[in-house]
Amino acid sequence: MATLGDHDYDYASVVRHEELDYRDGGLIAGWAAHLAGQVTVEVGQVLPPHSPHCAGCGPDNSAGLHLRAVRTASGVEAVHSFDEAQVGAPGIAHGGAVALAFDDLFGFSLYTVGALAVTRSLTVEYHAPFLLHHPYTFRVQVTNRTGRRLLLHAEASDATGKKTGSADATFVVVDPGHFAAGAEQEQSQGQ
Ligand SMILES: CCCCCCCC(=O)SCCNC(=O)CCNC(=O)[C@H](O)C(C)(C)COP(=O)(O)OP(=O)(O)OC[C@H]1O[C@@H](n2cnc3c(N)ncnc32)[C@H](O)[C@@H]1OP(=O)(O)O
Repeated sequence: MATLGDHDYDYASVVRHEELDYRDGGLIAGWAAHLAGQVTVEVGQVLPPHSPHCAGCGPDNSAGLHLRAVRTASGVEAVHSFDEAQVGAPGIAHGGAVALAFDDLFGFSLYTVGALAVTRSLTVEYHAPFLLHHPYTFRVQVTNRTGRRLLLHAEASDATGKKTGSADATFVVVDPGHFAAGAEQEQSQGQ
């Protein structure tokens, strides 16, 4: 058991990819079912990665961030330390890597919506440098839904609670067919 922000959580409770039902239609069908609430995700539970090789959260991507997002009552949270693989200026995380973290965690907050959606726009404010090897807490929530359009907001803070970044995004709800071309390409390449 560990503490993340205001929440205790247990990594053993993570929903594993193999527990999702991908038999009928593969990964995206599994994701859609999961986001639609057919698999219960409790507050405090670590959420499954978007895909095994996702650049933000995939455990099998050696160049990825390996984010671990936890479901909270209002959205999701993650604590993350950037390392040399994401360096920009010496000792400081690259802004693009910080944007990746925000975007990926926005994707996790879809659990509170129960629908598949993708990023249409993303704005990041860098309030202070994200130092390598320092833990930052990211908190993300969906603030509004109008039709297919979702507005999302996130904040990141350092261990003292000082705000180091914030982000706003518009996501647009899509059906599973949105991912078909990418999935077909991956299959044809034998991945
Ligand atoms: C499974 C989840 C994984 C999450 C991983 C982390 C997040 C990601 O990395 S996602 C990958 C990056 N994003 C993408 O690849 C998306 C690429 N873009 C697209 O495919 C399309 O532009 C897409 C699907 C977003 C929208 O296209 P389309 O379906 O034609 O929508 P469109 O009709 O233009 O607009 C839909 C709605 O959004 C609104 N909208 C579109 N753009 C904006 C915008 N910039 N701001 C506000 N609203 C907007 C429209 O007004 C419309 O609203 P309404 O339904 O109320 O009329």
